[in-house]
Amino acid sequence: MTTPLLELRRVTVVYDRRAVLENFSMSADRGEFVLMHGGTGSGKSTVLRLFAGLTQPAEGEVYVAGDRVDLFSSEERRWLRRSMGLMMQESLLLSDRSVIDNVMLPALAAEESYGEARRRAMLALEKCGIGEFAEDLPHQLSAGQKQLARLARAVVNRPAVILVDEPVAHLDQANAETLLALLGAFVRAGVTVVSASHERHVPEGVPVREVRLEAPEALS
Ligand SMILES: Nc1ncnc2c1ncn2[C@@H]1O[C@H](COP(=O)(O)OP(=O)(O)OP(=O)(O)O)[C@@H](O)[C@H]1O
Repeated sequence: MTTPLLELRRVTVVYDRRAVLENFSMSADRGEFVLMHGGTGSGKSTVLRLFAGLTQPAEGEVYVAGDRVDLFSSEERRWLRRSMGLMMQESLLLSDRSVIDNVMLPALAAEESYGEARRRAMLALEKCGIGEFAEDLPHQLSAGQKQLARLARAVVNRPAVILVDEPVAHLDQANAETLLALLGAFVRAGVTVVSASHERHVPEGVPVREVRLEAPEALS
């Protein structure tokens, strides 16, 4: 049996003395689209944050590529995050920098040279279909284009894992389909995408693993 790329084993997360996830297990393989769905407060973002090393479990184990990342030091967790493509709810585009400058940031953080970071950022923007907006400021983009720019920024370091929180929220159907098709193309190229979503938005024609989360009883 091969080791899953991502795995939670009997994880419990507690915020303010309240368990959000309790004894929760899941796993994801390479080249799989994982849909985490469930209502508000059910812990979808918390699962993404566990894999990114942004939240620590009170109990249980978190594995990425076989490594026990919940035991990582804060420096190791920073490197873990740099190796992943993150589209978290709080990770907005910086409003005072051009789109390409935003997309370059993770490449610069990964210690690429300025020239290489810019080249990769342009490739990522082109792959996401918005190369022509590279020099614009984020406010000049539509909601759909901003979301594509966030995806370009998430994939600039060619990650094996992309973690996305509500990727198509607030997008019209055409933009949602474009974004899902791009996520599907990354999955077909062998990337594992974990998507947290209120609704069942999945790309066509790729292996999908569905994980349904229930809000803790006190909230339901
Ligand atoms: N840093 C935190 N401190 C305290 N409580 C938190 C924190 N982060 C999340 N929570 C609580 O944990 C629960 C699960 O949050 P989480 O964001 O994982 O849910 P979600 O399923 O992603 O919700 P939504 O769909 O609304 O984004 C919520 O009740 C939330 O208020």
